[in-house]
Amino acid sequence: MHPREQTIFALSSGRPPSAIAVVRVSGSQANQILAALAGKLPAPRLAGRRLLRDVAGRPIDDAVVLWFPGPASATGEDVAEFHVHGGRAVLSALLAAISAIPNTRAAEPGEFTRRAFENGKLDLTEAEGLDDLIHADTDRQRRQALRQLQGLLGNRARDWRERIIEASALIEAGIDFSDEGDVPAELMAPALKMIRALHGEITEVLAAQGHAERLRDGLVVAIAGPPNVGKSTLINQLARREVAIVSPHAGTTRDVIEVQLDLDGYPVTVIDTAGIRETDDPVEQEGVRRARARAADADLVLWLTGPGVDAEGRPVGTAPVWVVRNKIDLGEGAPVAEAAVDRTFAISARRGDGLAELIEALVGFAGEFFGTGEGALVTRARQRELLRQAADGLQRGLILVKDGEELVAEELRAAAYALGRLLGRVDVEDVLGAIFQKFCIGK
Ligand SMILES: Nc1nc2c(c(=O)[nH]1)N(C=O)[C@@H](CNc1ccc(C(=O)N[C@@H](CCC(=O)O)C(=O)O)cc1)CN2
Ligand SMILES: Nc1nc2c(ncn2[C@@H]2O[C@H](COP(=O)(O)OP(=O)(O)OP(=O)(O)O)[C@@H](O)[C@H]2O)c(=O)[nH]1
Ligand SMILES: [Mg+2]
Repeated sequence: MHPREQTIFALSSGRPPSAIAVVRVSGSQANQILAALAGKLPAPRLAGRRLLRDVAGRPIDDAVVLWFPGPASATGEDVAEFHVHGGRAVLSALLAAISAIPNTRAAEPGEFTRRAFENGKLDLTEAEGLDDLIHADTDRQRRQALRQLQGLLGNRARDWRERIIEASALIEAGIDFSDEGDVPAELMAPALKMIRALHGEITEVLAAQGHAERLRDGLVVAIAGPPNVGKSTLINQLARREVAIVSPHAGTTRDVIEVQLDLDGYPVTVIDTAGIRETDDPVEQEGVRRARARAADADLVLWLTGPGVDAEGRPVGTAPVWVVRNKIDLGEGAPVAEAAVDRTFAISARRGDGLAELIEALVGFAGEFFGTGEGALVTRARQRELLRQAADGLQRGLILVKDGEELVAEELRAAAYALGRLLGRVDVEDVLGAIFQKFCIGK
């Protein structure tokens, strides 16, 4: 039997041991597997409690099972689910019993989703939303992913694609019916009106996205500055745990230390770096090199200073730099040179003074960086590039009107093709394979 026709199974819940584990089975053998292990099938989509037994009749576990006959299932195929106790031995006995049935095999990463996609349950943007939802760590990531899973981008793209095809049909009809190849104005005018409207709608969606794509990875904030000013103390405060070593010796931190924070639903990676100074120690030199490199790549730099330390030496790059004067509990530090500094703060990382204001400002920065989010439909470079191709095709179509309707029709075909790829309708096997492989096993 071809691998595509085999029945697939996987542990769809987290790593064992867990209280309950869910094993999903999808394919033509699902019915037989469920009957072999659980006996009588429960009514479709209703939970049933069964003692599961292996082929030799030995008990495996006291379980809850579900039966979703296709095509009204998550994958569109027959689906069976085993909700068992999530111990390693239970799972290995269950998976062994399932794989003993012919024409079954362990699912590859993303293969359930792939089958749902092949069976028209999801388009490619919805599948991408599903993958993002599984990986969402913060509330805003979750909301963005859910919008995509629900088809907000996919539905728009389907509508655009249909309207492009309608506009092409008008033009092609005109080309076919006219002797000279001159499309009559009563066909051409409405077609051009549609193209202009479509171009406007697609460019509007592209413009509204801001950094929404970055919501998947998060914003990177680098804490940098001279040695001993309290950078590691600050990251520990932000993380609310001792992620970095703090000591009164200058040159304590050498490696880059990262923590993932959830700031009001925004994903933010904060990095602590080695104090930047001239040094003869080769290990510290490497730390300083890494500190400079990471600060240069960050979306925002918090440049820490302390009493008697001025804000000189801070990076001048593309990212905004906030000067954070630390250790205010020891008295006023050197006045900050205001020029070329985006914002300044005064804190005591040790005592906590000023941290609430700093965090509030970070949330505000994240909000501006990602945009309000609720309007953004595009979450990946793949989607953005294909929408851009569609918009460019429409625009070229409008420009080429004077050079002949054939050329316009050609550009419309390219635009519709780009949207088809966005939805996953026209892609070749390896493109789809590359996308689904990155998904989780059991999804
Ligand atoms: N136990 C369990 N929980 C789960 C899932 C699952 O597969 N199993 N899901 C897995 O993704 C998610 C829920 N998504 C689902 C999506 C579609 C269908 C489904 O049966 N769809 C049919 C019937 C639709 C209906 O009646 O509403 C269909 O689309 O035809 C089920 C779950 C999250 N929770
Ligand atoms: N009084 C006071 N001391 C602080 C404050 N923040 C940090 N310190 C102290 O300053 C010293 C250096 O702190 P660290 O957090 O290790 O400084 P760092 O900038 O990470 O230093 P390097 O890793 O060496 O670059 C430690 O003794 C901290 O306890 C503060 O707000 N007030
Ligand atoms: Mg440090």
